[in-house]
Amino acid sequence: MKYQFSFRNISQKFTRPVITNHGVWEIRESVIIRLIDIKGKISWGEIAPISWFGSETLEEALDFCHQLPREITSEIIFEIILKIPDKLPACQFGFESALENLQENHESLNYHHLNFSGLLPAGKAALNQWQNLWKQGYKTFKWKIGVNDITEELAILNLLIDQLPESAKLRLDANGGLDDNAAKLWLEKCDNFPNKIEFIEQPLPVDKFSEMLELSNYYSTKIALDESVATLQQLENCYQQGWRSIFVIKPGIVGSPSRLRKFCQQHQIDVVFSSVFETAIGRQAALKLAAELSSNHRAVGFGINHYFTGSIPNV
Ligand SMILES: O=C(O)CCC(=O)c1ccccc1C(=O)O
Ligand SMILES: [Mg+2]
Repeated sequence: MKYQFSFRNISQKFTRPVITNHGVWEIRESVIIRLIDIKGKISWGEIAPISWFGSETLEEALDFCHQLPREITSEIIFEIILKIPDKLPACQFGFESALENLQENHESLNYHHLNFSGLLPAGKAALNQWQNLWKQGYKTFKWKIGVNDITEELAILNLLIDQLPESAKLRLDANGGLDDNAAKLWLEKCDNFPNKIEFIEQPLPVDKFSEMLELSNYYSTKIALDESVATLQQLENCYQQGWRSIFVIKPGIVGSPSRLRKFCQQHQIDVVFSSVFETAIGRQAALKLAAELSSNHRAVGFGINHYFTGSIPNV
């Protein structure tokens, strides 16, 4: 008896383009995979790479899917899936979570205890968007910085801090787009609002690890690594090199879920789980890991402002 494997490339338009330091992102493409086991049980998985973030490209993911047989014997399916190379981390996540879904008897996973962080648009649009999210129950917001001129952004931050309710928390995400001076200006500014700013995410580029370590020791505002820990290998490296502040983990591109579990169980890290703008398929698998492995109070970064237009296409 054999497992059936199929896959499809899908593409969805963001309701509002996502603007980061890397540019404007309008369409999310991913690969939906389907496994059918010997009893006819169907399971889905999603491969949602972000190559500018350090994962494989969509083409590499599709190439990997193309070279797999459409029928896989039960003897070798685990071998294939557990041996996907580390250079294909989004594939590792998609296939391993699809296989896990097949092995589970019921999907009664409860992640309703998680707090969610809402994603604000970059620039001054944030000023008239947070209210919507607040009404929906979000208490933590994330705002992209390093997109416009720093003077302008610092002025918007002042307004945002004035406007936000007392109990609201704000995260700033620079996507590695600051230089040393700008990072210091932002951190100095944030140190004035210790009860408002939860952390600054990835202030400097990935190759500036020791500089970020230094900044995290000097300023009281916390720094969260994101691009620097995009994959498990990078996560393990940064931990070995002494990072003990916050780690952002994006299950969708970090790699093998079982290896991620092992890492999080071995090391008590301060972690924030975050989306890669996946569809409901990848989101469910990622939130399952977040619910299992979040050892702290931090809101998960699965905001809603990136909802896609239309419904998920048939696969
Ligand atoms: O969904 C969310 O709320 C946050 C997700 C997010 O910001 C993100 C999503 C895709 C790629 C990069 C990033 C990022 O954190 O930089
Ligand atoms: Mg980030």
